[in-house]
Amino acid sequence: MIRVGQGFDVHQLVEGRPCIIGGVTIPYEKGLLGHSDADVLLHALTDAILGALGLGDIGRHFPDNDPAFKDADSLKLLEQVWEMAKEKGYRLGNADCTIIAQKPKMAPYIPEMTAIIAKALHAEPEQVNVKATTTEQLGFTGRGEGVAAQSVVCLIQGMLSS
Ligand SMILES: Nc1ccn([C@@H]2O[C@H](COP(=O)(O)O)[C@@H](O)[C@H]2O)c(=O)n1
Ligand SMILES: C[C@@]1(CO)OP(=O)(O)OP(=O)(O)OC[C@H]1O
Repeated sequence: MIRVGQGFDVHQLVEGRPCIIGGVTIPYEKGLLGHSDADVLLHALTDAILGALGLGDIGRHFPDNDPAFKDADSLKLLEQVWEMAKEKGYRLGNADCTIIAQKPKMAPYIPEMTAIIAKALHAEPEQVNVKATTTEQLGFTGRGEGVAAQSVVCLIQGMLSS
């Protein structure tokens, strides 16, 4: 069986917070605001996996009013969700992710993000694609007020016949 899921998330960019995206701490004058570490890319990916599994969304599993998730490491949350996928017998087909941000420049950090995500999903880096786009200075991302991310995953259960 093949299942697909998609996820989307947004976090505000503010001063005095670290800028953690895809598990990488990016040097930047602002960071992402959230109850957790606000890793917008990992949240979108986690939601995509939960969507593929038919298990709702990240807030259902890790509520944003639960002190247990204050400053939570989103990579750990992703790993927990991946355990759910594994328990149901799924492996990753592929994941495709887009970061939507005017700044900072993501390109230098994308190989590390890809490696971190592939490791968390027990997959090869070739199965994970991370890309970035600006919105040409339009909208809240274009004004640098926030960062958005979206993700699509394909999960495979059992053997595929050729
Ligand atoms: N925050 C970002 C945004 C974009 N990139 C890279 O720049 C390329 C051009 O972006 P456009 O929005 O003008 O199409 C894009 O393809 C990314 O490779 C980036 O690194 N960080
Ligand atoms: C993981 C959580 C936990 O508080 O992180 P937040 O930083 O609140 O981020 P958001 O994407 O708004 O919702 C997901 C939450 O469940």
